[in-house]
Amino acid sequence: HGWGYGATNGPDFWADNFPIANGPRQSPINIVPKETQYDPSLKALKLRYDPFNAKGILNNGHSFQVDFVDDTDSSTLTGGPVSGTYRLRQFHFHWGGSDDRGSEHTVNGIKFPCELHLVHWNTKYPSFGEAADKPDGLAVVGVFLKIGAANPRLQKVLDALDVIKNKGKQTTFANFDAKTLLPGSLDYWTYDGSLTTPPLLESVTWIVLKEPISVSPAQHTEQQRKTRMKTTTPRDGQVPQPSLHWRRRGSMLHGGQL
Ligand SMILES: NS(=O)(=O)c1nccs1
Ligand SMILES: [Zn+2]
Repeated sequence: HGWGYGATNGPDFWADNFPIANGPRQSPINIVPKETQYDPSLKALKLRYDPFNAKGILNNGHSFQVDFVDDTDSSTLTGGPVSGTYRLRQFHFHWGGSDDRGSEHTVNGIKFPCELHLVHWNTKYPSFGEAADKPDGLAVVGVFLKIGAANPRLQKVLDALDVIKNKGKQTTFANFDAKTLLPGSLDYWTYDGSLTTPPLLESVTWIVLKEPISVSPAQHTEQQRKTRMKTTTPRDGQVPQPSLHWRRRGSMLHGGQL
């Protein structure tokens, strides 16, 4: 039986088949804003997404993901902590079983009910598959979801879940603008980490946005009812991660508090 989130195949067992789980740059981590360093050399994050690239939505058994056509540079991530151009490949969510947990990264030990990951690959490599195991191969934008007002842009994704209830199911998901899932501010923390699910490759430049987006309790319940998603929070005994940097768009604050 493959990896999962159960009592016998969960994150504590992943190292058996994926020894990199005990590697030096494993994700997720706990973000402690007071310990992050401001890095004035960091640029503003630039995300340009073309709704036309949205292809389908798939239940892969661990999450549901929206896949994008990535054969051109029409949906890209540039700027921020990366050099070069990264193409949007897919986005997916990590939900918890209740409102008090679900996100993978935590802030001051706080878990959010959900975390959105937008996965991009470095076009210096010929494909996602080639980029996935390179130290600068991937860039994932993490967005926390907090319980609050209903999020109409999220609703389109939740409505699609009806037809992909079981693992392996997929359906077309066209003309979706991923930009509508982003918060107003693109201020971010960044660090070098890994995929948070097997194969846990240490190829991800993490870009975690500071501002969460909202999801209503009803929307969270609706998602729960339609899918049973599990998540990973920072694994105990994880090696301390490098310090984080953050950038305030526009005004160059030096040493300013958050
Ligand atoms: N959760 S994640 O974005 O780090 C990821 N894991 C596997 C493919 S993408
Ligand atoms: Zn993820």
